Formats: sequence, structure tokens, C-alpha cells
Amino acid sequence: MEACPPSRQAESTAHSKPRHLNRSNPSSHSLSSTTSPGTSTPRSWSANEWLGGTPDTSPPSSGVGSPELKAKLTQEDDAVSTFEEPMTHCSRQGSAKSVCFVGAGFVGGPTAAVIAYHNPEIRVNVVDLNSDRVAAWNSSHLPIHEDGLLKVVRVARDGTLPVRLCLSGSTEPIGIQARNSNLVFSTNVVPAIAEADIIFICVNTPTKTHGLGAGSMADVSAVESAARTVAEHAKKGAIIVEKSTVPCGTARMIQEILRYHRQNHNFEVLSNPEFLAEGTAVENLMYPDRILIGSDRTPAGCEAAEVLKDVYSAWVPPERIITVNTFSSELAKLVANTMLAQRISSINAVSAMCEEIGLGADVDDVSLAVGKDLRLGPKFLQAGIGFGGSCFEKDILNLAYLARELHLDVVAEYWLAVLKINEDQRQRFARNVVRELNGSLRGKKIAVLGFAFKDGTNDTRNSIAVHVIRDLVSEMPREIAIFDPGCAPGDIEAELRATGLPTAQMERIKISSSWRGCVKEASAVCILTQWKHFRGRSLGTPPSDDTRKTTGLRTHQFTAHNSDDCLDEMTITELEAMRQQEVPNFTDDPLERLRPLAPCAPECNQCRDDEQGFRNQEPVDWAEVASLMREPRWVFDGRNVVNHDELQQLGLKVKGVGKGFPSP
Ligand SMILES: NC(=O)C1=CN([C@@H]2O[C@H](COP(=O)(O)OP(=O)(O)OC[C@H]3O[C@@H](n4cnc5c(N)ncnc54)[C@H](O)[C@@H]3O)[C@@H](O)[C@H]2O)C=CC1
Ligand SMILES: O=C(O)[C@H]1O[C@H](OP(=O)(O)OP(=O)(O)OC[C@H]2O[C@@H](n3ccc(=O)[nH]c3=O)[C@H](O)[C@@H]2O)[C@H](O)[C@@H](O)[C@@H]1O
Repeated sequence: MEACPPSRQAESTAHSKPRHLNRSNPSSHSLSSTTSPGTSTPRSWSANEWLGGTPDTSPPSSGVGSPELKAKLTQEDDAVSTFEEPMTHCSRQGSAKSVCFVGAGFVGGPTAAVIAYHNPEIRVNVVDLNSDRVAAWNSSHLPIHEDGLLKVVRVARDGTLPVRLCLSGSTEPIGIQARNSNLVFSTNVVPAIAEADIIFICVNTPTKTHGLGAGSMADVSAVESAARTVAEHAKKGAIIVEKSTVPCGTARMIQEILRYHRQNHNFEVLSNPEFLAEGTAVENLMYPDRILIGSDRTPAGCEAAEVLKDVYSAWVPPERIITVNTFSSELAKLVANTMLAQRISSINAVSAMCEEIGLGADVDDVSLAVGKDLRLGPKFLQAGIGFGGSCFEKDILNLAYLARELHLDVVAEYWLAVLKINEDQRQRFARNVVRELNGSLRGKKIAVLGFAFKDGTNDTRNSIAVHVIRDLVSEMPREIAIFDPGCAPGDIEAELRATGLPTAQMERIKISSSWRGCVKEASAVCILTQWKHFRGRSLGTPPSDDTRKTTGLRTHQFTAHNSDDCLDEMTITELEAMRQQEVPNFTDDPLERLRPLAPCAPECNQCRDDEQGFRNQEPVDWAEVASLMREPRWVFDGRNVVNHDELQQLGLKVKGVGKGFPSP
């Protein structure tokens, strides 16, 4: 087997033209906008939180954007005359012209959208067997709620209008050309696969629930099935990319399926795991810590990796794109998730110790002190009721299963201990609730604030809340009321039903549409998700876990490396940020380049739900909560989000996680 040429990485770095995009100074410059002929009337531009970010308040580095941006914008003026002709506005020399994503889920949909957004010259087809999901991707109500996602989808799926705008200090208008649609969601799996130069497999890989390896081995049947369809229909030379999180060796399995069906063709199979986290998916995709590409270390494998690398190079700096062999890539994804989870379990283990030590030991203080060590860093040290979600648990099980297969039982036990702590943590929480309520929940109402597995997402899969509620409802309380500002009641109910709760218990669970209804006459409130809404309207500064969100736009930290003769989406994003900083009103479209959305039917349920969505939900008023609750008015803060002292002043009893204080 021949190794990849060592000069690859260096070559591509040398070819790119690094350029820092610096944040503009909003106070000293203003922009005015004139939409181009035939578009909507000009209106004042405004700030929004797209990408979930509050505007970056870091000191401005220069005047109207960076000198580079300024120069680029000036060059663009020449292009203004082409406004009437929508066109692909930034053409790069890449070898992929059409890519296909198989699986339009939490990973496939957003990843495809961001790739399409940054590569207007590549047609991106996203296919899924689930027609409801596809219909949602084609509507104004996306199936996944992520900050900034609708905008990215609209730009790429619907194309944009041409725009002219003026920077203050310059009399020359700047042109942003129209772009055509290059993102298509459909159920037409076969034609999309047949047309693609690159095919991303983004299907689900849950833990097996039956048969060999049930409860520990990953179920790769969806990958297998997708690979078979790909094998039957992919064109010669297409590159297959495994994006799903899979056991080591799955790329080889896909390769074998391809060989079996297409003996005369050679297909390269790459591993390209995804590292986005839900709630921050768009930001993570726009500014990834790294892109990992695993390939066979043969010339053909390395060449395929280069083709994929080129797609990401549209917006990711070359030094952030890592190429390794396929097994290392598959293994690295499992290890990354396991080690993140391991940190959470470590701090949760400490929280248990703090509670038992008493004497005022506080896990949040320990986290702060430990996280200040630069070698450790502050992230993933937030103690709570444990980690939930669709991936950590299954990926840890997957890694441990591999260790067992390799006869490394001690290693397997080591990883599985991360899950044991997680389980113990949530059980301890439920036990504490029952204990503080005199050992019985009979006749009592318990309010649950938060059901999503984390804030900022509507995903309820494997939420910790499900486990805690299951434990609490087995105590036969009068009622368990659940309120979550981001989850659809139907999803909450479906997730609970999937646990197979007996009818007698299920009947005791009610889903509330407001926090008021939820807490009314409750003896205890349990906070299970770290939504900022639960921190309270009038209480003091909440614990800061929002640092990741304030980095919504970080273009100034990145080196872009686009061709110098067109406005790429990163540059346009910076222009948008400049406008957003100047005018405080909220809009998703400060440059007014989005095409209007097709109107929904009157009485559209989704419109109603969106209106009630988590952005628009009012924060909890804890004084009112205190007045609505019944004795003994307990608040069990499973995410350490509320200010305990202030709640106690309102007459509430509060117990957080890892707070070694005696019960009030
Ligand atoms: N959810 C997350 O935040 C992350 C997930 N991952 C991994 O990405 C993979 C996908 O995860 P999600 O997107 O969350 O799953 P998902 O369940 O949201 O989406 C998977 C989609 O694939 C579709 N599908 C299944 N078989 C198909 C086939 N043969 N043809 C066409 N469509 C098919 C399903 O209908 C579904 O819509 C998993 O391996 C997961 O571990 C990786 C990083 C982050
Ligand atoms: O493979 C995946 O699916 C993804 O899994 C996680 O992302 P995600 O599960 O979406 O969200 P996280 O932010 O990691 O949170 C997971 C859980 O850990 C909990 N958590 C997180 C951080 C912390 O300090 N403490 C803590 O309890 C959260 O509340 C949540 O329940 C990883 O962070 C992603 O990098 C990875 O791509």
C-alpha cells in the first residue's frame, strides 16, 4: 500500500490566500441599503441573533470591516451591472459538482445546508425515506430547531435576490449578486445518488435493541441499507462518505457491499465523522474546531480525501482539516464523545462527594477552580443530573463493545464506568426528591421544568428527564406536570410512551403549555434542562453557561481563504453582522437578500407553535412560582441554573446538584 504524498497539506495551505476578516466598528460607520430593482422596498436594517449569538462585543479592530474586506467590497462594485441576472456568485475550482446526502436528520440536514451555503456552485441533494421530514425541510417550518438554520437553508434552498448597499464613508454602492438555489430536499433517493460525485451517508446508528450485542452494539442496518442503494446506483468514480457515527471497520463493510454489487468499479469510501452539538449546530458547522477525513492511505484514497477536503475548503481554514486513515477517523469520533462524557461524569462524581461532605463544599466552585487550569480548561465541567441525548450513551457502548471484542475487558469497564456514574447521578437526584418529600409522593403534584436533553434544541431523544420522570412516577404521585419551552407536547408524549410506562403511571403525567400551569399547586419543582427561561425574570445574574452562544459570529477569529474576486458567504455574513450591530431591531435578513417564503395555510399549526417557540416564551417568575406552589415548596435544581439564595428569600426550599449545604 502506497502512502499519501506528505506534501498534500502544505501544498493546499500554500495555494490558499489567507485573509483575516476583522469585525467592523459599528459606532463610527453606518450602512444604508438600497435593494435592487424589482425587490422589496428598502427598510432600516437591524440586529438579530442569527447563529444564536448576541452581537460580539469584542473591541472593533478597524473601520468598515477589515482592510481586506473593504478592498474586496470595492472590487465588487464592478460586478454591480450583472444584478439583473441571477447567477452563481462565487465560482471555485473544485472537482465535485453534485453531492448527495442520504438521511435528512439532525446531522444530514444542517450539514448539507452549510455545505450548500458555502459552495453555491455545487448542487446538494438531500434525500430521506421519511416524506414528512422532507416536506418540513421544504417548508418554512424546518424539522429541526437550530439557531440560524432557517436562514442558511433559505439562502441555499431558495436562492437570493441581488442587492446593492452603501457603506458610509464610501459613495460607491456595493453589489451582492443573486445566487441560484443549489440545495434540494426530496425523497427521490435513486436519481440523487446516481447524479452525485460525493455521497454522504448520514443515517441513524442507534444501539441494537435485540439479538447479538443488544444493548451495547451499534445497529448499522440503516448504513448497510443505504450502502446497498448507493452500490446499485452510484456513478463510476463516486466517493462515498460515511458521516454517521459507526463502529470501527464500517467503512470496510461499505467497501465490501460496493464490491459485491459493482465488481468492476472501484469506489473510495471515506470516514468524515460529524462533531456538531445540538443547539449550536450551525455555529459548529460554520466554525468547526476541525474537519476529520479518514481515507485509505493509497493514492486513490488520498485523492478522494482531497476532493472532499476541497468542498470544506470553501470556508474552513486548511489547518483545521485533518486527514488520517479510516480506522483512526472512525475511532476518534467514538473517543471524542466518550471523553466529553467522561468529563461530565467526573464532575458529577465530584458533585456526589460535595453533597456527602457537607460543610459547604460546592461543585460549581470546584469546577471553576479546576477549569482554570489551562491544561484542563472549563468546558464540559457543568455538574447536573447527567448527560442525555441520542449519542453519548450509544457511542460509549460502541467503544466499550469494541474493547470487549478485542478482549480488553478492563478497558471496556473503564469506559462503561462513565455510564454507571451517569445513571447513578440521575437516580440519586430522583431519590433526593422522594426523600425530601418525606419518602412518598402519593397525593402530591410534582412539576418538571425542562424535557429536552439540553437547551436550544427540540430533541427529546434519550433525555435524562425521561429517566427521572420514570423513577418519580413509579412513586404514584397525584400528578407529574411537564413544561418545556422548546419541545412539542407530542414529542414529549411519544418519548414517554416509548419507555413502555404502564397506563396507570402514564395517566398521571400531564404536559403543560405554560410554566404557570405546570407549577400550580405543585409540592416540588424539578429543573431538568438548563433553559435560560428557568433562571428567572427578576433574579440576579444567572450562572454563565452561555459563553458558547456569545460567539455567534466569529469571523474575526478565522482566516478565510477564498478567491479574491467575489463575495463569498463568509464576507456577506460579516456585512450582515455590521448591519446587525448598527440597528437594534430584529430581522433575519439585514441585507434584504432572502426570497420571500411561500405563505402557509391560514390556521397553520406550525406557525402557532413557532410563535410560542422558545424564543418567545416568557421567563419563569419565581416569586409567582412561590405563590402558586403548595407546601413544602421545594425546588430541585438539577442543572444548577437558579440563584439559590434569592429563591430561598422567596420562601422556596432549594436543593442544587453538588451543593454540600444542609437542607434548608
Ligand atoms: N444528532 C447529532 O447531534 C449527531 C449525530 N451524529 C451521528 O449522525 C448519524 C445520524 O444522526 P441523526 O441525524 O441525529 O439521526 P436522525 O435519526 O435524526 O436522522 C437519520 C435520518 O436518516 C433517514 N434514513 C435512514 N435510512 C435511510 C435510507 N436508507 N435512505 C434514506 N434515508 C434514510 C431517516 O429517515 C432519518 O431521517 C448517527 O450516526 C449519529 O450518531 C453525529 C454527530 C452529531
Ligand atoms: O456525536 C454527537 O451526537 C455529538 O454529541 C455531543 O453533542 P450533543 O449530545 O448534541 O450535546 P452536548 O452539548 O454534548 O450535551 C450532551 C449532554 O451533556 C450534558 N452536559 C453537557 C456539558 C456539561 O458540562 N454538563 C452536562 O451535563 C447536556 O446537558 C446534555 O444532556 C458532542 O458535544 C458533539 O461534539 C457530538 O458531535
